[in-house]
Amino acid sequence: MSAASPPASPPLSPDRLLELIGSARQGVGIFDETDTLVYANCFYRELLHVPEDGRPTWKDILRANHREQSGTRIETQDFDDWLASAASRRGKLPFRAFEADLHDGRWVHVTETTLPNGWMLCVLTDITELGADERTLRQQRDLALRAALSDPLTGLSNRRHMHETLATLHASQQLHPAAIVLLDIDHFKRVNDTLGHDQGDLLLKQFARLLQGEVRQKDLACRWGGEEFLLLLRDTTPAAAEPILDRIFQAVRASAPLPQQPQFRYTCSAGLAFIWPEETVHAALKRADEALYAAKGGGRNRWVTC
Ligand SMILES: Nc1nc2c(ncn2[C@@H]2O[C@H](COP(=O)(O)OP(=O)(O)OP(=O)(O)O)[C@@H](O)[C@H]2O)c(=O)[nH]1
Repeated sequence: MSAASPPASPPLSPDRLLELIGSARQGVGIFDETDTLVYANCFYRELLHVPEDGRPTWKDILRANHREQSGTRIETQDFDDWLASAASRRGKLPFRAFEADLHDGRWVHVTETTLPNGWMLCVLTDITELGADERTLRQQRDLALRAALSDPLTGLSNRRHMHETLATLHASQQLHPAAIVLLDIDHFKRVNDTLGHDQGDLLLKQFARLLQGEVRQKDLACRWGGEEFLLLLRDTTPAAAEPILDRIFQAVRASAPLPQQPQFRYTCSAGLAFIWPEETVHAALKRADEALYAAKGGGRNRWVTC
């Protein structure tokens, strides 16, 4: 008599999966493409002090943590600058990992897995007991990595971060369709010359903040150099890019970025190029540069597509 084969286990149901993740002693959070928390298990909510039925955005969570001195410890003189800088690095690559410390003394390892559609899985592992001796070293490494990818004045991503992101997305064939926009503040030199370098720096910071606020989570805004900024708008067709640029240009014209000079207004110019599947990123950047040049030559305060 042959032995009966063991009964096949039932397929994994979504309920069972949720039950397992819900019980995990790792924090699991899922964010949608607007960076709103759509699922968090108990441990995630405990670590980051997220109310049980709340659906905050990632920014809401960090704002509350900073305000209430709970959850993630954030050491900064200017929280809004810190948040804008952190947002400029979040969700840009398919995967990243870093460490964070919490107000209650715990230390967590954080991984972020991001799909091309912008949804993100965050997993927090409590590593308080692990390798405490090397913690400072690892924290310094994370800070150095962050600094290497950020522009020190504006906190926005820097040129290197943009190059790395473009190369990673290109290599994994996740770049198309995408638009790149090279923006340049008009007559910026006059601001330095007439109002002083400090006010020039402040204008750069305000422009960076405005750009960061106008792009989506999956896009990338960087300071390309001097008074030039580059946007990578992902999943963006020519028809979709125009309203985005309209919005940015209107926001720039409407803004009063220098509190000491309440009457001061400014404009910018931009070159827009779409990255075609058959061309190199370098070629698309060159077209954006040519388009910007044409926008300046055409009288500024406009954008040109090339
Ligand atoms: N305050 C400040 N100025 C900077 C910084 N980086 C570059 N600049 C200045 O930006 C100015 C750019 O001037 P130009 O390239 O002549 O351009 P522009 O005056 O904006 O004129 P158009 O681009 O032709 O409209 C130069 O004077 C640079 O010194 C910075 O970090 N801070």
